[in-house]
Amino acid sequence: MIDKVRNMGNGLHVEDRSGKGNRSRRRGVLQFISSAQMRTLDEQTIQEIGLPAAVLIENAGRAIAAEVVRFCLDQKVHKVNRGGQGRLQRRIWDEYPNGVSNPNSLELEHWLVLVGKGNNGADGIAAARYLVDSGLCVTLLYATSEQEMSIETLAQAAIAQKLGIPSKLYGRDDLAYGQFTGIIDALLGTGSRGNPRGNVAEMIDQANLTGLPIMCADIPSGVDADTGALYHPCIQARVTLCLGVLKAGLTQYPGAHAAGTVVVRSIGIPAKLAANVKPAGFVLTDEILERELGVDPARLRDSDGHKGTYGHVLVAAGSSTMSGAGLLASKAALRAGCGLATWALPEALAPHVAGAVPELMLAPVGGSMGWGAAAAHEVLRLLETRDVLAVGPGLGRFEEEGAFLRALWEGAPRPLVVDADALNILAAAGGLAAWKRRESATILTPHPGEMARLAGVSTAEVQRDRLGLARAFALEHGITLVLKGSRTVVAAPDGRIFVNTTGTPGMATGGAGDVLTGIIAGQLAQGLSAEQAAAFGVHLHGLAGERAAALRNSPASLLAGDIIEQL
Ligand SMILES: NC(=O)C1=CN([C@@H]2O[C@H](COP(=O)(O)OP(=O)(O)OC[C@H]3O[C@@H](n4cnc5c(N)ncnc54)[C@H](OP(=O)(O)O)[C@@H]3O)[C@@H](O)[C@H]2O)[C@H](O)CC1
Ligand SMILES: [K+]
Repeated sequence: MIDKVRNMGNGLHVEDRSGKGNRSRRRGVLQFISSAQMRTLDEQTIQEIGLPAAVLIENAGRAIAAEVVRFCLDQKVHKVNRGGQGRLQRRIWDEYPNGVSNPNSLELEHWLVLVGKGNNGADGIAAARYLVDSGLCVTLLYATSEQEMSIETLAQAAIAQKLGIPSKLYGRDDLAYGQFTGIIDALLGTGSRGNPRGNVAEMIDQANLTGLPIMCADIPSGVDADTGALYHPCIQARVTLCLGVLKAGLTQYPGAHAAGTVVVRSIGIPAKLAANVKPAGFVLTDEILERELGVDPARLRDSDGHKGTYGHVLVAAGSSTMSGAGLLASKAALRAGCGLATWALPEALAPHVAGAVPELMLAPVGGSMGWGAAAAHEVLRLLETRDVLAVGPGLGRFEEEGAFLRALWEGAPRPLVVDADALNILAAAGGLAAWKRRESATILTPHPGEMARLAGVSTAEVQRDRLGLARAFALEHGITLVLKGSRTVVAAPDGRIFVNTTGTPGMATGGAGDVLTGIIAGQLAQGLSAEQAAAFGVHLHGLAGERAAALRNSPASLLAGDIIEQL
C-alpha cells in the first residue's frame, strides 16, 4: 500500500512501504482534496454514517503517535554496515554517551503538544495519550482556556487531565523549551483561516525558534490547505501526518516545503464515502497514469509497428542566437518515441545545424526573411504530411510575430504544443480570450512568468494558487495547460488536475523546457490525447532528469541534453 509522499529536494516522492516498489517509479493511487471537501467528508461520516467524531479523533491521535514513535526511532538509531558484510546493525546516536541498553527506548523523549481550540487540537491531545502509553514524556500546551475549546477538544482535555498528563496554558504558565525533544503542532487544521492570530501565532513563532523537530497534525499551522500558500507565521515541520486524504496545498510549494515529509494515514473514514468525493486532483503515479488517464507507462510498442505507426512531429523553433532550442526539442521528440521528426527553421540557420542530429529532417522556411507570416504558411504546408506541431522554443521575437502565430493557431488542423517565445507572442497579441478556440488538441507549457503574462497577473499571484489558476485557465479556454516549475501542474480542459512528482532541482537549466516540449509533442504523435501526452510527458521528463542527475557528480552540472539521453 502506498502511504507516504516524501519531500526530498524539490521532489514530491511517493514511498512504497510494501518494499516492492522500484525507486525510479512512482506508484500508488494518490488523490488530493480541498479542506472544504475534507470537512464535508468528516461531517458525512459523523452525521450520515453515525461514526462518532471521537472515533475519528482517536484514530487520528493513534496515527500521529505512531508516526512520532517511528520518527524518534529513526532519529535515535542509524544503520551501519558492519565489516562490509552487508549486515545492518543499529547503533545509538552520540547523544546517549552513557549508553542506553535498548536502542529502541523512548524514555528520554519529551514531546510538547501545541493544542489549538478546534478539533485539530483534539487530535493532538489524543496523540499525547498514545505517546504516554508508548513510554514518552509528553506535555500539553493549550493555546486557549477550556471555555473556548470545541466540544471534542474539551472532552479530550478532560481525559488527559484525568490521566495526569502534564499541561500548561500558553501565556499563563512558564515553559522551558530546552527540556523537549520534539513538538507536535495541533494548533490549526482544516478550519484555519488567514494569518494565525494571538496565542496561536506566538506559539508558532516560538516552536520554529526552538529548532526542535516538529510533526504536524493534518497540515502545518499557517499553510493554506488548498493552495499551499503560507500565512504568517507558519510552522516549519519535519513531518506532516495528513489525516484521511492528502490535502491539495501539501502538493505545492511553498506549503510542501513547510510540511516536510508528508505521510497520509487513514482515520476510519469509510472508503465508500471517500469514493463519492470528486478529487481536486491527482499526484501522477504509474497507477494514476493508467487508471485516470489510460496511459501505459511501460511505453510498449506493437511488434509489427513501423516508423509511420509512431507519428511525425514538426517543430517550428530556433533563431540565429537560439539554435539549440530547436535541436533539443526535435531530438527529445525522437527519443520520446515518435517515428519521425522535422525541424522547420529559419533558412539562414540551416547550414549551421545540418547533421547535428542525423536522425532529424530539416525544413528551412521563410527565405531571407526568417520567421514571419510567409514562414507560417510554409509551416502549415509542411504540417499537411505531419501529425503534430510544436512551436516556440528559441523563436525569439520578430516582426509579424502575431500574424505568424495566429496563422498557425487558426490554420493547424493538428495537435499543437505552444511553448516559450510563442507563449509571449500569444500574450502580447491579447491572450487566449482574443483568439478563436481551436478544434484540435492544444497544449500550452508556460513557466510561472509566462503564465503570468498569459493570465494578466503577477508571477507571485500565479504561484500563490497554482492549482486553482491552472484549473480555471484550462477550463475557461478549453486547452490543456502545463504550468511548469517544481511540482508541475497539468490541467485538462475538463477540470481535472495532475501534479507531477518526478524531477530534480538540477533540471532548472536552460533548454530543459525545450526538451519537455519535444517529449510532449512526441507523445502526441504516437496518438496520445492532449492530457495524456502532457501528463505522461512531464512524468517522463522528470524521471529522465532524475536519472541524468544521478549520473553526474552534482545535480548542478545537469544539462538539458543529458535529460534527452536518459529518456
Ligand atoms: N471534523 C471533525 O470532526 C474531525 C476533524 N479532525 C481534525 O480537526 C481539524 C479540523 O477541525 P476544526 O475544528 O474544523 O478546525 P481547526 O482545528 O483547524 O480549528 C479552527 C478554529 O481555530 C480558529 N482559527 C481559525 N483560523 C485561525 C487563525 N488564523 N488564527 C487563530 N485561530 C484560528 C477558529 O476559531 P475562531 O473563533 O477564531 O474563528 C476555528 O474555530 C482537522 O484538520 C483534523 O485535524 C479529526 O482528525 C477528525 C474529525
Ligand atoms: K496542525
